[in-house]
Amino acid sequence: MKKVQVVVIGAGVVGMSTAVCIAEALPFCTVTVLAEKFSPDTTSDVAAGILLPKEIQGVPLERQQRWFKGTFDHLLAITESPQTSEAGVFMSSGYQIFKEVPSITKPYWADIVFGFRIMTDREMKRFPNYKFGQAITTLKCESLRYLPWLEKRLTKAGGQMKREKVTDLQQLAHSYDVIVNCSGLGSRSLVGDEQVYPVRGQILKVHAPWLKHFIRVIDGNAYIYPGIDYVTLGGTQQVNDWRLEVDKDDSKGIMERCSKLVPALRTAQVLGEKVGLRPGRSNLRLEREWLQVQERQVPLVHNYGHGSWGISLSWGSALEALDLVRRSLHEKPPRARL
Ligand SMILES: Cc1cc2nc3c(=O)[nH]c(=O)nc-3n(C[C@H](O)[C@H](O)[C@H](O)COP(=O)(O)OP(=O)(O)OC[C@H]3O[C@@H](n4cnc5c(N)ncnc54)[C@H](O)[C@@H]3O)c2cc1C
Ligand SMILES: O=C([O-])CC(=O)C(=O)O
Repeated sequence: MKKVQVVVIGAGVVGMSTAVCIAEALPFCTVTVLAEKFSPDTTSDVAAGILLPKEIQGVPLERQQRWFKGTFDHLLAITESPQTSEAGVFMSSGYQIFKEVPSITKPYWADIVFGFRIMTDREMKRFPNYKFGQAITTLKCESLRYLPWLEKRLTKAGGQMKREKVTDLQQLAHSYDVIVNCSGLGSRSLVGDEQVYPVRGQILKVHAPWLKHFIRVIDGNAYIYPGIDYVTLGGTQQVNDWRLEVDKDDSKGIMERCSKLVPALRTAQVLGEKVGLRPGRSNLRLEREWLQVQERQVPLVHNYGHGSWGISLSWGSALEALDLVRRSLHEKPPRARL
């Protein structure tokens, strides 16, 4: 029987997760990932990879909980398998601290991570400029290992990858039965979505193997995430800034802010500096539309716009995209517009 041809555009964490979900769940499909860039050159490769989302306004909390829990449970299972080191996924504990007590002290994800609690007064003494804090045990997923691991998993499920910049979805629809758009910031030009914009982020990679506990300031302008090969220091969030080159003043600012939290970082050796453009959007786009291609109607599923939390929501949103693909194969398209 002829297989259903599915194309996924994008090989960041969202595209690779979506491709693997489809290839493994729907064996009657052949999945092809088309992307201009693969790991280690995507935005996802720059991410620290901590699982710690922020509430997205306008999206029902149960839906956000599903995306986060789907991701957490999937990655947790990896940490319990022999694959954990190759996949770059591990448990990570730390603090999120606030200058003022927030109006919501228990976020929607508090019961999904492990051991969520409010920090004690004794713990807060370490941070005299902060009034409130949360102690969290969550997961960290490092894309530089995780994406190549997903690529292998996709190949094992019969999928394939090709380097190609897609500019015309109509043209693509001649060769595929289903199109899944996971092009992140690329959606701005690919589907003309002006609601997607770059949020530039710069990080430092430093040698500080003695540091084991993460610290994040709630505004995201200072964070310290211990990882497998280095500690990630961040961050910046520069809206509508397309610069991909490293800004030395940003690096200086990051080091200053982080070493206020952990003074010993001041002398840590800097191993690298990286910049990524987050796919900013007021809420992420996860929906299906039908593309009219001559007399055919081709399902087009969108899964992009994850902003600062693409790793945290990757597998859960991929599962919802899979569901949209599955339903598209069973539903009749609306009447063709001839
Ligand atoms: C400094 C920094 C730190 C971060 N830290 C975290 C963190 O700790 N936790 C967390 O959850 N998130 C974090 N993020 C956010 C996370 O990196 C993003 O949300 C995530 O990478 C988005 O994934 P994506 O797959 O949608 O996009 P990308 O990784 O940008 O992938 C997009 C893909 O689409 C391809 N593409 C685009 N247009 C086209 C086209 N026309 N044709 C073909 N291919 C195309 C690209 O080549 C690429 O393969 C961080 C981001 C930054 C910048
Ligand atoms: O804010 C953080 O802790 C890390 C992150 O997601 C980002 O920089 O986008």
